[in-house]
Amino acid sequence: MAALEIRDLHKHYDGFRALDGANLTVPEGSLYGLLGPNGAGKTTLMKSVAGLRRPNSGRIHLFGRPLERRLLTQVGALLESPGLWAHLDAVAHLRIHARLRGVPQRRIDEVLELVKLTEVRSRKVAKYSLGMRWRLGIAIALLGRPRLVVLDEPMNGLDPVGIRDMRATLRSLAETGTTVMISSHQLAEVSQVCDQVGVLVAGRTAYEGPLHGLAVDGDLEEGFFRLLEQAGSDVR
Ligand SMILES: Nc1ncnc2c1ncn2[C@@H]1O[C@H](COP(=O)(O)OP(=O)(O)OP(=O)(O)O)[C@@H](O)[C@H]1O
Repeated sequence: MAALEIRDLHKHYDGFRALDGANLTVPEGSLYGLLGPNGAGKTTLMKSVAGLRRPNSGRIHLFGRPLERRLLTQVGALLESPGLWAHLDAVAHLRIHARLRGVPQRRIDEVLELVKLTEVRSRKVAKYSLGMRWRLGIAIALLGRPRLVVLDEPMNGLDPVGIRDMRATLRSLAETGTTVMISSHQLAEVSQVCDQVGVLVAGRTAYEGPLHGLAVDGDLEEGFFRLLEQAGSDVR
């Protein structure tokens, strides 16, 4: 069964077609990369999956069922920089969110371990790197044991160590059976962690399938750029 199935999704902003018939199938248990240039509609698509945007038309199915409010507890999302308090540590953040959402406090240790923040759990967020802040945001999103996690540009602005740690976090999430979808405009960011990719250009799906299927003559980057050029000129 697919974790997420999107069919012919349209979202217009004042007549501008941010999503213009997007189609995606995210296999359950996959680490899925949503690629596309700036403005391709990646954030709009992820917000639609998280229930934060209402598409004009099309279908979103989550684990085989039409997406509705009741199912949103199965989606954990981090779509912009996490809202954190600088003077609080990670545990305090997680306690607050766990209480608000009726999640048992013992889950806090599990999510800290998943995002590799156990050692710094009592350090104030003011002293966290950007990558650690993002990982705390992911830990908060994981509290309710979502089956699908959607992360918008989780590597954005991270230094090489931050990128390495984020990759490790994404892999350990996938190892627990959670389906993970990340977006990026950089092929390099997804090519090291994602097994499946979808490429959006101007709100439409230009490619979907295994990462290696993007390659032209064995060259992934060349294939990706050719696809963007081809899909971009089709749109114009
Ligand atoms: N609330 C909004 N009102 C009007 N236009 C919007 C709104 N949100 C997004 N758009 C437009 O829709 C298009 C798609 O935006 P979106 O943020 O979904 O793309 P993206 O692929 O995530 O881009 P980026 O990589 O730059 O974040 C863009 O042209 C953007 O300007």
